[in-house]
Amino acid sequence: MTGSALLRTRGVSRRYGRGSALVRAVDEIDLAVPAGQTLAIMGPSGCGKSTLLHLLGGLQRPTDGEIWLAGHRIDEMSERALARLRRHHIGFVFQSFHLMDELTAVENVELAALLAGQPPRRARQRALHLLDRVGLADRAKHLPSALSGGQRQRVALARALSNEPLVVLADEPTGNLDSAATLEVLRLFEELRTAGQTLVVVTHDARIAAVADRVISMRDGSFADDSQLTGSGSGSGSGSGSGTVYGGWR
Ligand SMILES: Nc1ncnc2c1ncn2[C@@H]1O[C@H](COP(=O)(O)OP(=O)(O)OP(=O)(O)O)[C@@H](O)[C@H]1O
Repeated sequence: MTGSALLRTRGVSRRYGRGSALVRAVDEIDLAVPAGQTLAIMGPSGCGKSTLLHLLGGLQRPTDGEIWLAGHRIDEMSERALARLRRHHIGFVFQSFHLMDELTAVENVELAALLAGQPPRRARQRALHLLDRVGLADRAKHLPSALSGGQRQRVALARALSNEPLVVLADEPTGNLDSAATLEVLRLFEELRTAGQTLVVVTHDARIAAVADRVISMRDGSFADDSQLTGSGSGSGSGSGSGTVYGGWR
């Protein structure tokens, strides 16, 4: 029914409004993301990239179609089950970081690990380990307000990994960053790709697309080009993935 893909959609649509005001933000999309694949979704403003990412992460519900993650149909789940799925199995990274201002870097990461059910001692150890992995061991006790944009996004990435997610979903992760900070995040994405982390990233940045296994271009709610099918795009095109093992990220 769901095939072997980790993440799959079948005829998924999200429409807003009706009549002459109808917007087909996402229009009958079929997508299969194998475990371990790094997928970049690109396209002009308003073509439906963020909406698709939100559907994949159970942050929004489709108006039609099916969404499957690891063999579970998520579009039919209760709100409670969806919240649990997000806490335990999905890592989110947003353009505006969404860190808690009153918590330190390590507390932000630790909180997500605690919410995913890790015991306090392990959650703290994991948070410190992940901050070290993103090069911020010496900033663990800093509040977000004392960090640069690039450092905040690296904390957000550590937080996204705190629950050992099946998939990381990133929405314009470098949209608010300068060039140097973008390169730092890019390096981390490359490490994640090498470690076999499944990653779907919405981006306008061709440098991120260039390190992805697969690049999909969207237009008006549909896929206009898929490098996995056409061999086009800037990704390396392996697309086969290497499982959900994190290697050095564990
Ligand atoms: N809550 C909403 N109500 C009505 N229309 C919406 C809503 N959210 C999004 N849309 C419309 O859906 C379409 C897709 O929006 P979406 O944010 O997914 O695009 P995007 O490709 O991510 O754009 P950008 O690159 O500018 O972030 C747009 O036409 C947008 O105006």
